[in-house]
Amino acid sequence: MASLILLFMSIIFFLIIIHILYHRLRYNLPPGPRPWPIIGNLDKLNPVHKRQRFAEWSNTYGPIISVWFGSTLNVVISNSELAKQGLKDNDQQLADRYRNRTSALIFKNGQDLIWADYGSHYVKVRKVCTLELFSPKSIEALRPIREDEIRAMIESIYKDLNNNYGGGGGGLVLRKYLGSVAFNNITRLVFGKKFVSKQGVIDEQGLEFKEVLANEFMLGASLGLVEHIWWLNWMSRLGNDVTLSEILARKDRLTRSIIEEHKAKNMKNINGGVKQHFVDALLGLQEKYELSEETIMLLLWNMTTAGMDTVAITVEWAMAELVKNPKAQKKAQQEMDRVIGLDRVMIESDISNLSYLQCIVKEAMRLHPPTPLMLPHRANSHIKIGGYDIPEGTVVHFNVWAIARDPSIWDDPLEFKPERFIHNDVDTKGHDFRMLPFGAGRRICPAAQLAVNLVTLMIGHMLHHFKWTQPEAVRQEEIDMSESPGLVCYMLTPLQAVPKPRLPAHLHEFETWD
Ligand code: HEM
Repeated sequence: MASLILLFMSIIFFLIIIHILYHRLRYNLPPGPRPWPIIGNLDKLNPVHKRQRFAEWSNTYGPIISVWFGSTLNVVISNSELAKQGLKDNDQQLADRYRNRTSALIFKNGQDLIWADYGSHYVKVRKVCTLELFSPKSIEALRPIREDEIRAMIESIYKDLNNNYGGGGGGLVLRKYLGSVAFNNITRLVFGKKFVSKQGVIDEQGLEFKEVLANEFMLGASLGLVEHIWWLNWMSRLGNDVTLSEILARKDRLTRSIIEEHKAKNMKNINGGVKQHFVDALLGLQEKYELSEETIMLLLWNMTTAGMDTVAITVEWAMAELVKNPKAQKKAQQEMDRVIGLDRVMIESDISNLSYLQCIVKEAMRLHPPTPLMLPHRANSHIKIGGYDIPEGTVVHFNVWAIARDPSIWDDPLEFKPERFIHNDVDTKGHDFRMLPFGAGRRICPAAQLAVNLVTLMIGHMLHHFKWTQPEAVRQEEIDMSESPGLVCYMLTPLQAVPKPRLPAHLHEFETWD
């Protein structure tokens, strides 16, 4: 038996060496660190921050590198010129997605939007997003939800402030408030439901919702090395398949029950009252676009997962930079006082008159893109980038974190300087390859405009209502700006800050919109 296992291992080992050599000799692949048989370069990637490791390797091997995840070739692009070649010149050829085993199971092999390969299904659901869910008209129709949730956040900060920081002592943990806005905003936007009462109490369906979300993230994060080595895949199935199918069944039940509630409500309310929540919008468009129920459910969860963390992350980083840079904070507040005054609160239409605030949002997204490697693309045919071969099936990552810190295109790239955008109107929505927080090309984030509105409104409200400083016991330079590892990049240590009200008390109270 032992000799059989040994023989089997040797054959596998031999096949992998042949596979890697075949690729190396047949193609002119980008340079990169020397891979080990079987694991490739995975030993150097787990558990460190991929984006930083990729950036270090790029410093050694150049702006386009090969990295082997087991026997899968991954190419990482870390400069703006090559990003343009990938996302503009070869946009369609790189528009497939890499799905690992777990995402393939969760998203039924790409019957959703985020993990779908480029093809007729993708084109159809993308059209639904562009023309229906995220059209300027829909974004405007959903504006009251954004304004309402942000005002609720301000009220809750104000209450906790009067209550000794909610018992927290040194300052407020901003993530708690930003997370609530992100959660309530997304559940109202996507599912047309607010699971949390004005008193902050979450209902039973909301608890189930949170648990389903947390379980899915945990499962996705718990799978490491073995996911990338096809002949070890069976190991990742041990126990996980049962857990996964239980989680998926719970998610299915929950989503169906919410959809049924909406169907019943819409039946009673044929001529009006239906708002443009995604669930109602998608049910209304089901026939027109021939959407299966499965796809509708997957789209709803796509929007939930893509929109929840990214917004809260961006605002937390921006606020940390503003606490560290009181001059920039003051300049934004002076602009707001000039444009809005001190006797009303900010509304979304003020944004176009707040150019310095817009610079702050851009600078925060430059230094801290919430998805530093975007999402993995996959080549659906053989192409060339920077003179190197990218064979069909290669997984391609764009290190937008590194591109936006490239000293050859940005002055003082590690400094938070919103002023850099005053006379240099850099587009953040996929037209300028020096900065790609939302990606570019066919797979660009379809919600970019909605996200920018929400993030700008959140930061604007926080700055207009309060002056923010670090807790007394902490010096500015001690604020921990370390990054979390993972697909999305949180502050490793949640920001704590002290708010001092700037506006009259009655402007902190609000009436809810529903
Ligand atoms: C600051 C906030 C956000 C940032 C920085 C962001 C960034 C991104 C990035 C980098 C991608 C991948 C692009 C690529 O792979 O080429 C993406 C995709 C996506 N985002 Fe966003 N996003 C944000 C907010 C949102 C929100 C609020 C939603 C929905 C409500 C959303 C929905 C999506 C979807 C559905 C995709 C997949 C698009 C596709 O594969 O075609 N995002 N986003």
